[in-house]
Amino acid sequence: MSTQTVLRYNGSAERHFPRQNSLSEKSGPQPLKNIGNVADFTRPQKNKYTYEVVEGIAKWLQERTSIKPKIGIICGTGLGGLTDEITDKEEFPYTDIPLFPSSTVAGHAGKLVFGRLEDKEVICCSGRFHYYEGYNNYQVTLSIRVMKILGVTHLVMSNAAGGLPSDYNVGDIMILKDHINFIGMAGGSPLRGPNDERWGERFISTTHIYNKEMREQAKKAAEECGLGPYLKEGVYCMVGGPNFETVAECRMLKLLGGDAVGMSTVAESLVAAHSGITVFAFSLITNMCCMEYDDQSPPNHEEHLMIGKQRTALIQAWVRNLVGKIQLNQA
Ligand SMILES: O=P(O)(O)O[C@@H]1C[C@H](O)[C@@H](CO)O1
Ligand code: HPA
Repeated sequence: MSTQTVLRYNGSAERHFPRQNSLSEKSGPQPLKNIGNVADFTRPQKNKYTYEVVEGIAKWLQERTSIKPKIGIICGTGLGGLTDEITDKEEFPYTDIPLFPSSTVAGHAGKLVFGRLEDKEVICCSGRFHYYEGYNNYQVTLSIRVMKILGVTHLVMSNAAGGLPSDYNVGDIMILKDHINFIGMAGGSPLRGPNDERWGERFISTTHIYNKEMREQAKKAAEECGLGPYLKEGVYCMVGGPNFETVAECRMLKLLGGDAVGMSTVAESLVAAHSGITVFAFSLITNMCCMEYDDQSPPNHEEHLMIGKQRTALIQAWVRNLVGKIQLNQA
């Protein structure tokens, strides 16, 4: 399009849609009415979940439960059935907990469950918060910091993910050995912003973020539960979502060394590791990523929920067995 054409078009648009209330028609900056607190727009985003606020939330929970959890569990899409294994349950819907976000995704029940698993005191998030829901990283990782104040030392997390290598199958379980944090590498780390040393150090190493001892225990537990044939270990790629990936994106993720792709977990892992919590995470492979343009089975959320249901019993038995193996003084 030539410059001349553009100018002609602008002229005609102006004729058809005359500007109303144009700021340029009056001199000086124009006030905007009814926009709320100006500071909300003009200052860097603050983490409103300060240490003291998180302490307040934890205290609210402590006043209502006798359970003193050392193990935290976070259930991914369709994996909320894990709470069925918990005994002596005390449940708190997220909507009842002061200052807690609420779950907006199908397959995420939206409650905190305290109780016992294999005779150990646990806290389980049945439903997590995702960046794509519109939550910021402070909201996504709030439950981890609440767990820390409550005394959690070990974290077990699950998620639904798409498989990248050709030797993965739908229904496989992939233990996270490592991750690629696409949001974090682009500046969206949950540890960005002023660092409160009460949580942890400014700069942390992530070389051993997924605890080796727990991974080995999980492999042993998988053999004992009959999950061995479905077990893989690999690299989880965290993307923002909520759209699934294009063919070119899937090919890129595979080329970069990814084994599975999903929209969660990594921010929680980082915040947990930052505060010294031992982290274990696994993905249920709910679909294979589309690596070819003529692929006729693109991923969809309903299918992920269904695969979750099919694997529920096996995964529940496995996680229970793993929790039983955790030595609570192990680092
Ligand atoms: O919470 P997870 O990571 O299991 O959720 C994944 C990503 C999307 O929320 C959803 C896609 O089906 O599953
Ligand atoms: O293919 C996927 N991509 C991203 N997130 C997912 N969660 C389940 N499957 C997928």
